[in-house]
Amino acid sequence: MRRAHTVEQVRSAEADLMARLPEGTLMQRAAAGLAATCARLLPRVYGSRVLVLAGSGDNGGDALYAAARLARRGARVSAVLLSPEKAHAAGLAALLAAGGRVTADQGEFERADLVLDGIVGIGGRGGLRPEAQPFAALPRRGRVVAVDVPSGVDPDTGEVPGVALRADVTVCFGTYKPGLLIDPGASYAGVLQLVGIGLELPPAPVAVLQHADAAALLPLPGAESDKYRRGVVGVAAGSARYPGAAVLAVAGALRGGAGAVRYAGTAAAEVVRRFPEALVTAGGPAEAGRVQAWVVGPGSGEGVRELLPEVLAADVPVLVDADGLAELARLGPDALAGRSAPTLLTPHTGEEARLLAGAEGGAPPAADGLAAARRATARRLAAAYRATVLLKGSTTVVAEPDGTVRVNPTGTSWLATAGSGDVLSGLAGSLMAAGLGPLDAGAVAAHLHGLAGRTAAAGAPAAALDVAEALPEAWRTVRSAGAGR
Ligand SMILES: NC(=O)C1=CN([C@@H]2O[C@H](COP(=O)(O)OP(=O)(O)OC[C@H]3O[C@@H](n4cnc5c(N)ncnc54)[C@H](O)[C@@H]3O)[C@@H](O)[C@H]2O)[C@@H](O)CC1
Ligand SMILES: [K+]
Repeated sequence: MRRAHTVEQVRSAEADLMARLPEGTLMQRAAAGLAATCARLLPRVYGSRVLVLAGSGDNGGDALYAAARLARRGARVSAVLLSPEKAHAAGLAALLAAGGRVTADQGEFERADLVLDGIVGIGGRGGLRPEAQPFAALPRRGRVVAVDVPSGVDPDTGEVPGVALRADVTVCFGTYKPGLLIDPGASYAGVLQLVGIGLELPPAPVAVLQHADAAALLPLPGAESDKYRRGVVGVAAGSARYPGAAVLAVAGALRGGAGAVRYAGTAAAEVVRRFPEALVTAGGPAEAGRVQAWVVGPGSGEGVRELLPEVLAADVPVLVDADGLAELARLGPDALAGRSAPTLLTPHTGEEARLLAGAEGGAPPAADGLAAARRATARRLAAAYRATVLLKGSTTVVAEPDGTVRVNPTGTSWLATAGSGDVLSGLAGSLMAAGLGPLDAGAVAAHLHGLAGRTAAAGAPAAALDVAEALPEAWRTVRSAGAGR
């Protein structure tokens, strides 16, 4: 699991540790780890050209000390001081003593084999200041290594409120920062490298599943399993107008680990023609038989008005998607007030905006703003509806009402295709029927769905059914990384 902590948590852990260590110890640990990563990125350190962009805080200090270590190994190091009168004095002295020099020549950026972005770290707010902005637009020959955070990215939220410097590698100290995992910030961070500096941290509010974590959560059949013990998922989706949504949700549900899929709705004939293994009824959910979790809403059309309250009245986990979310936005959070089983909402930002308006009143907020602040808005929605929220997008965010967040980076923009969300709903519902809680089900579903999207697309457009059909391969990929399972 990749775990990320907020700036406030990092500062507090740093303060505790610094009180017990000689002054400067943490910065030296950070600089040593940073220099080691830089050395690995260079074909050879001796003679290579390194440029440091040093801001006014300790982030600049880290960069200057690391550069001094590279200079001592023969690198030709120059430093651009973005606020010369406020540069980290001891770091700069170390660099100069090691043979480095100060430059104001921006052309060195283009000639450098490696650039260290020490403009601003966890103390940064807002985008790059004007003096640093030109570097974001200059051509580059070498790699850019961000120190702790790519400068201009909000470390807590991943927002990029102005111009930011795109990194090839980000070396972060002590823990990952949420902004490195959540888009748009994540797309500026490149490859992440963690350097331990000995911080003792509280439980992480934000985490990213790795393959092995997803593998440990996958519901696998045991010797005693039968289809009912593996869980039965119910799908209440599709309509005369949109029968395809039913087919796609069932396609996802069949690959989610539940032992059986029941379908209830007017697309029963289409579903059973495509998937003879599905147990179908053309009636409502009450006629479907017992299930351990429901998926409601994809392609349901106007029928959702009767359907949603009926499904929500069932005392089992319910996933609400698409037309179900539009209806829930109309009803507001009270519609979920009587539920004791978990509810998982799976909006994209447009649906999220309507749900927020349904809870908070007023006009729906602009979807662009919601996409840029994904962690905060997903948490806000989860708290308002007291439900788990899976917010779809370039990084999918799953948020619990208590603020716990999982972020999924496995997706691909090829997944932005009609019907892909229906497959995800079926998959996540199936995982809930198989016994996963809504946070785990949402995170594992997003992880598998993203991998399947990559496999299905492989550089070319993929249809939603292709994504569903690539899910078994995604399971195998994940399981092969989960030692011994
Ligand atoms: N505190 C510690 O114990 C440690 C801190 N470390 C480093 O210290 C960093 C935090 O240092 P600071 O608290 O000094 O903060 P930063 O160095 O991140 O930034 C603070 C300075 O940048 C300026 N600034 C803020 N926003 C800016 C923007 N958008 N553009 C340009 N300048 C901006 C501020 O005026 C302030 O002078 C971490 O990210 C990490 O790199 C590491 O050395 C590990 C130990
Ligand atoms: K930085």
